[in-house]
Amino acid sequence: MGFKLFAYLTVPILLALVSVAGIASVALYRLYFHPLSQVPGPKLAAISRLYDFYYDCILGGKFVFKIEELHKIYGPIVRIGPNEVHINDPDFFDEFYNVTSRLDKDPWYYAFVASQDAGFGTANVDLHRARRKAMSRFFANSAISSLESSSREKVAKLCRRLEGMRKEGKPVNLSNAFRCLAADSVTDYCMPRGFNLLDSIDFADDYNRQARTISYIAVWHRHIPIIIPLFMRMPKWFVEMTSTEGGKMAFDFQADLARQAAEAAHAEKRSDKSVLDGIVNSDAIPESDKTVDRLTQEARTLVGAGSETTGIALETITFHVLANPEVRRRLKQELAETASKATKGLENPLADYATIRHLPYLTAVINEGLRLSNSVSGRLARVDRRNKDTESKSYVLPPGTVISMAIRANHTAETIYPDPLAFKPERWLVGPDELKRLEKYFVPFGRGGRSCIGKELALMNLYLTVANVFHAFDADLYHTARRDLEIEHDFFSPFPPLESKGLRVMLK
Ligand code: HEM
Repeated sequence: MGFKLFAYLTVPILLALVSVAGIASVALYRLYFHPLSQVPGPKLAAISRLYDFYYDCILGGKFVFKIEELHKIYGPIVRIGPNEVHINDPDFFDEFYNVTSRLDKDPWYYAFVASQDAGFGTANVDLHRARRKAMSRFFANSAISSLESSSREKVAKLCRRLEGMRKEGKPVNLSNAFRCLAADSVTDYCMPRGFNLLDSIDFADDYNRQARTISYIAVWHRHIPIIIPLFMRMPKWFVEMTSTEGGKMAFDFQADLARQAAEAAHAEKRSDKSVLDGIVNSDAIPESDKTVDRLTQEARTLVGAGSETTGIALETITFHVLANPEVRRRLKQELAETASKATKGLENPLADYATIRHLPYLTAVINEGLRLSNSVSGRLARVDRRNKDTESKSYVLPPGTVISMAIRANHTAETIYPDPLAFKPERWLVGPDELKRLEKYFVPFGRGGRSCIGKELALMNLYLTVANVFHAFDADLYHTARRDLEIEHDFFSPFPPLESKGLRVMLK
């Protein structure tokens, strides 16, 4: 009996001892024998991803701030994970994310989008190149120019709705309105049928708020990669029973993306109007890359990448212009002077992108807004898998090391942009040499082979919206402080404090 009990007890004890010994040896290896063991940083981060998990999942998108703190303690290079370093060095950004660099995206970090076969989520550099090529003609300058009238119509529609609300004397939530505009623009172009959110009564308030929950879930998915598939497979009746209106809308839109992807993949008569159709028609990728599942992933990431980002940039620009009377005055003056000049016989020169994209003050305002909004707040995690060390200046790192940097670090560097948190369009109104220096570090759309494919579309929407809204309306901030728009949580996109209601204004 005594012997049996002893034998019975030793199995779990032995297992526990073996596990503890295993974990201890991995920890010791990572701390003292790993090729990154000489890189400074917290010991816990070197041992385990649980460090990242604690800050991003438990505390809710706080790792970016912890990383900033770590740089203050350890210097420009910090080991933030067993196989990952984070670098804060604006000169290195330009060098590292260079177009000629052959970098993979880190598949672990980008798992949050649960779309590893979409252009955005594809890790491998060569596979990505082909997938990006399959849609790049839709985002080239020439293609975006042909989209101008459609963008103009959306901005005009937004202005008509704002005019109605101005007459009613009701506060307007511009955070929601701008996100609707951005989502309509992206979905109209990328898919056979758009979402048409600008027509929703309250500018899809509840739906827009879902972005926060979905993005937070996505961060958890990075650590526990079954979470998003489980959510996607929730039966509709369960969603109906448990979700808010916005949750149901988000669920329906996801189903609609899949339906439209299937239509594009199986269409008998091929159209070439939407990006999805264009991918199906492309010779850059094999037929095996034109499945419904891959097209759905492409649609999901395009909508995700294009809506929140543009919305954040527009709300940031608008807030700062309204909060700075002198900036508002100068911007309105430039717009009024432009509107009064008949350009190419156009009724409204402010609706002509070729005219407004060169306006100096408007451009300075948009640059400054993009610098401060940092619509992509997450780290840009890359791996150089070539069989040679990533070597540059003081950074000599073994192949396979994940190297990350943050756009925000460039944009808030005191040495480049003095008084970095202040909104000062004037800093962009400088001579060509100084402008070139500022632009070197200005990377709102990233840089290199993985930079934003939608940059030209985004810029056109920013110019047309800011010019037309500020020309047509004046406004006062309505119970909105800077804190209501500033990053408090990083879920790859920045999110303000939970209690924020976004940018609200009274139109005049
Ligand atoms: C102000 C608006 C926008 C900003 C600031 C922005 C910023 C960025 C940044 C920084 C990246 C690189 C992300 C990374 O390395 O992980 C990126 C990638 C991307 N963006 Fe944008 N974006 C904007 C609008 C758009 C729009 C309108 C679209 C689509 C219609 C779009 C589609 C994409 C896609 C597909 C990628 C992945 C590109 C690739 O890996 O080949 N973005 N964006």
